[in-house]
Amino acid sequence: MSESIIKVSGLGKKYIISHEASGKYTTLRDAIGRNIKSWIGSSQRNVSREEFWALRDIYFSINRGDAVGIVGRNGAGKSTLLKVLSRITEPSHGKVEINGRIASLLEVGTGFHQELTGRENIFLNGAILGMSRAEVRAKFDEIVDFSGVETFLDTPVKRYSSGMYVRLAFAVAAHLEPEILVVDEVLAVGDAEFQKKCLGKMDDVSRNQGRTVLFVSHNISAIQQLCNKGIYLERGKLVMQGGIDEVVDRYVSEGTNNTFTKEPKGDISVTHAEIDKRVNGDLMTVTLYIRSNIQSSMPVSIDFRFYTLTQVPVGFASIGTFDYEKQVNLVHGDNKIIATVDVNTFAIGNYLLNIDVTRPNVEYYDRIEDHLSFEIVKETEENRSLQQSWNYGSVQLNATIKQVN
Ligand SMILES: Nc1ncnc2c1ncn2[C@@H]1O[C@H](COP(=O)(O)OP(=O)(O)OP(=O)(O)O)[C@@H](O)[C@H]1O
Repeated sequence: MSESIIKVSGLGKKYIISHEASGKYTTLRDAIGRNIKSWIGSSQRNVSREEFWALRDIYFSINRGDAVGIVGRNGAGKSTLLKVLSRITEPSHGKVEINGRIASLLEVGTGFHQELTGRENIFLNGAILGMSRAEVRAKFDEIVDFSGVETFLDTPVKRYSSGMYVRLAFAVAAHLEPEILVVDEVLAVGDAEFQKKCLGKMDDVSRNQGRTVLFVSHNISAIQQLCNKGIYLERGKLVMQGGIDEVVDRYVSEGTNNTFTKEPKGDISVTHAEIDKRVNGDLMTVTLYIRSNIQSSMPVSIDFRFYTLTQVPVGFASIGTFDYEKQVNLVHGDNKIIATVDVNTFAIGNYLLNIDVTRPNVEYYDRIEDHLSFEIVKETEENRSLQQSWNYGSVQLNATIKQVN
């Protein structure tokens, strides 16, 4: 039976935000006309304070050995949750029970002491995790190897570049055998190769060593690759906890719609896009408003990239990329374009559509990414009861049969 290693009940985290009230710049001369006393009072207390709940009424539990991805939009409370779990900040309400040693990698190198060298910080962190010097020594070479900062081991970490810092911090957190490893978005600091290495190590920690990993990232495919469970936060509330695929599906579909509008930016930009919400046939209509600030007319290609809700690429269609004759000639000012895409080969289900406006091999003008979604239904009288009840994959294949008895 799986055993709960983290249990959170009724958790709330409140911040007090200070606003500077208007009237801050009231001059003395203005004030003399009024009551001097109240002016002195207001100049001292012109800052109003407001309570803000970054997390509210959160309940969940995590089992030993789970790798949990925490998703949510900017400001949803993901980092705050990890800080509370790592005891960097106190909850304002509720209870957090943790039955294991926790190592956190939040905001680059939490737990590192600036004045100490890399070597000293490795031992310090080991001690914080309750390890003996001999235990840390046994892990030391592995940590140094992984981090690649060997030549700087005896330099205070305050002199490290941010890349070196995060390499060592990750190596320490992942190798010092915590029972729970908490990692917040820090991988964004390292280069692609290091990111891959970190993901591999986190996978090893959770899958092979059976330890628990909590991971916050905006990189959904990294989350899916690494995690088996998910937690979805929105504006400080828990929307859903469950298997990672279900959680990511819900998160992605709630952030998308069949229309998208944005401010024009750059030479050529899509200001509005609209696609069919449900496609019950072969053809989907895509309407685009494209603003061109280029004086002369400009031929562009429009590419449609289709993905599952979990960001697996499914298909590609293009106007103009493979055949320049078919490019769209944009005029200076606003252009309205209506395209039709044959989506007959898609299986029923929900999909994402990303749209690129480009001059192939020359320039990317604009891109609509992770905003548009639609549903393929293929509904008929007979099959209505089948809709949504199966997982049909992403591609509809045709089969023929010949009975030969
Ligand atoms: N020390 C603080 N004082 C006041 N408000 C804070 C503090 N820390 C965070 N907040 C607020 O709490 C909310 C949640 O922030 P948090 O950083 O946890 O979100 P997040 O989901 O990690 O966002 P992102 O994806 O942008 O990193 C935000 O509105 C943020 O402005």
